[in-house]
Amino acid sequence: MNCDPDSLLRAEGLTFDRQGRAILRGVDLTIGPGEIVALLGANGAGKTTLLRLLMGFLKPSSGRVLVGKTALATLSARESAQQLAYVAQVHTIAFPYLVRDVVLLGRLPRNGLLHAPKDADHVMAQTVLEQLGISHLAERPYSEISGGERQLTMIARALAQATPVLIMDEPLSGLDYGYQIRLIDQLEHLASERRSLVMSTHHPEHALWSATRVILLRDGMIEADGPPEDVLTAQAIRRLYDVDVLRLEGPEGRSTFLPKRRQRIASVDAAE
Ligand SMILES: Nc1ncnc2c1ncn2[C@@H]1O[C@H](COP(=O)(O)OP(=O)(O)OP(=O)(O)O)[C@@H](O)[C@H]1O
Repeated sequence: MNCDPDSLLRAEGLTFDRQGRAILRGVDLTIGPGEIVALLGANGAGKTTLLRLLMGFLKPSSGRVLVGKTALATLSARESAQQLAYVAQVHTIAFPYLVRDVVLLGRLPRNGLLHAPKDADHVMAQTVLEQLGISHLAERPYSEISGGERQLTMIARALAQATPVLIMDEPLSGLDYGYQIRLIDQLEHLASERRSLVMSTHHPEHALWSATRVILLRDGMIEADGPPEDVLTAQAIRRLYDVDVLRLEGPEGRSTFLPKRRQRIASVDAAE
């Protein structure tokens, strides 16, 4: 088997079946250091399933995941949590921990359950809270903050884990515009430190703004995998989401999408 020595995370022939239905089919991918990989696909395409397989939360029906050269399935929960951090799409914590304590939970895989956080852990928690612009929430109960603030808290917890690979399921959803852009800045900073980021998103613009690579998932299979400017064409968006868009090229080599105008509704036109 050829193994890319520079790969942090690798999926080989991942298949996942549920109730006799193929949800993922033969997914191969390799994530290298410093990559920001955006995963796009329609509702139900299999994005969350793929991310959960990459985390080892689900067991593939066939195929495997490698972390470096080690099969993920052979790592203990603590070992894998030292390599991979995850931000889920939905957040439920039963107890009213303070936000700072939730973030400190990210240090557990390094310290173990029986050890109180050290000074360095408190410094790390404070640093990530500041990086994400939520240090003002530190002493608030997690159960009493907003949905977007919870999302940022869970991202802070994952950052505090300081893993080489960060996997996030729609991390930008629910964040206001400012937090979205600041988070993208942070992700670019992490990638510049050769950490790898994989995130699903429903916004092709997020991928165009931040990703170094885009993977399109369709019916459980990878349809395209490559640089955003090559993969995210108007045709690809049409195929994926059944909508017509224009891709506008902006300054600094950046582009964005604009929906094409649809036929106006006849009754509206008639009323004018
Ligand atoms: N526990 C489950 N049992 C059976 N089928 C499931 C289960 N979880 C997900 N599925 C199915 O697997 C398919 C992929 O779901 P998944 O959540 O991975 O999609 P997704 O691309 O993340 O969707 P979304 O964008 O809506 O979050 C869907 O058809 C879904 O109905």
